[in-house]
This record gives sequence, structure tokens and C-alpha cells, in this order.
Amino acid sequence: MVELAHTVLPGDGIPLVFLGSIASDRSMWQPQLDELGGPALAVDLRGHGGSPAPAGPYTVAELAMDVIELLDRGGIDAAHLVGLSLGGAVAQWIAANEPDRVSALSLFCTAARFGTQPMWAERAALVRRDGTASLAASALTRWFTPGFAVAHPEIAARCTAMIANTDDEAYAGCCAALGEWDGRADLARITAPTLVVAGADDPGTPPPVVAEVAEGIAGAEFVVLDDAAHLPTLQHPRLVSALIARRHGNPGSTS
Ligand SMILES: O=C(O)CC1=CCC(=O)O1
Repeated sequence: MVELAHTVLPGDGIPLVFLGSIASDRSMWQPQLDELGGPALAVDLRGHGGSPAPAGPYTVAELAMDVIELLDRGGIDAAHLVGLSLGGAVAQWIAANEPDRVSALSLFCTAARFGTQPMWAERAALVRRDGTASLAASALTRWFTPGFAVAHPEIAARCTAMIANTDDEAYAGCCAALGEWDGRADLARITAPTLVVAGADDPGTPPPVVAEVAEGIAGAEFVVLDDAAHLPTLQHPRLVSALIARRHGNPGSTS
């Protein structure tokens, strides 16, 4: 297990715990931290941001155990897990296997299966050869709708730096986790009140892929955001915060 780097916002009540996508760090949740306030934890998965990068390959279960250990160290019995993409798979795993630790679940642009194992093996080989920085341009085309990165160069530059800062071997380790992840059979065990959100124009996890997650979780609410791709947290920060706040039962905390 790995001691994960994280940001803590203090406060009373059930904490929000934010878990991001492959090649992101906890700064991708800054708009939500600013808007929703504490108590909250934004977490760097292993090999991402400031977290250590043990040798891979990884599994989603291992990534989830890192997060559970972080909750244990923080004395957090239960949290509202907010996960995007790979972070959403980690959140699904915890909700299915440690249901008492999850009071609510907000899943963005995630899947119960992410493409195929050969696709992720190819991505891992690419990153081992050329490094994470080489992935930035193509990642931005999946994270944002056409034109957004050009219109928002400061966000594009921050994301490019975040991707390049991701450890090459940890990225490859997470590719292995994504390639072998199949949470379909576990979805029926999730009992937390769940929100599932897709981006209408997300090429990474298109709406039908995300819908499979919602359909597998009893009572889950499914929302598709227009003009959004894989990272609506940065393209539509206030909308995303409002959705999380509504699931959290504290809609007054958004402006
Ligand atoms: O980077 C992608 O292609 C999309 C993605 C899948 C899992 C994740 O975290 O991002």
C-alpha cells in the first residue's frame, strides 16, 4: 500500500473524497474544492501528482486499498466518493467491497470495463517508449470538446503539465489496471445512493459505456452533460459541483 498525497479541506459532516482520472492529479478537482468547501479530501492516485510510484503493474483493487488506508489514517469512517474515469473505477470497487465506507457515490465519465486489454497494453508500450508528455496532445482531444483547449490555453497548459508530471511506469501500471478491470458483476452489490454522469461528446467513455454503470446500480441517477467530453470537472466546473452538491444533500453550498 502507498501513502497517498492529498489535499484536506476541514469541515463538519460527511467528507467528499475526490479521485481523478489516469494522468491527472488532485488539482483537477480545485474548482469543486473551491465551490463545495470542506470537509473534503482530493487525492493523488499512486504515481500521480505527489504520490509515490511503486513498481507496477497495478490493479484497481490495489488503488482502492491505498484510498481505504488513507481514510483509515484520517479517521474517516464513511465518505461521499466522487470518482472520474479511473478514479470512478476505484470508487466503484470501494462501494462494492467496503459498502460501509461509502455514504454516497458520484461517478463521472467512468466504466465497468474500459475498452480492451490490447488497447491498454498498446498505450502502456507507447508511454514506456515516449513518456507521458507525448500523450498530452491526444489526451486533450479526449478530455475537452473541440475548440475548448484553444479557447482556454491556461487550462490546456495546466493539463499538459499534469499529464507530463505523471510517472511513466505508474501510468503503464494504471494501464494494466484499466485493461484488466471488469466491475460489471460487482455493480449489483453497490447500495450507496449513486449519481452517474457522462459527457455527451466523450470519446474515452461514451454515454452508452457510462450508462452500463448506472444500469447496474439499483436506483442510480444517470445524467448526460451536453457539450462535455471526458473532463467536465474543468470544462463545466459549476455544473459538476452543483450535481455533486445535490447528491451530497447540501445544494445550498453551490452558488
Ligand atoms: O485517457 C483516456 O483514454 C480515458 C481514460 C480512461 C480511464 C481514464 O482514467 O481515462
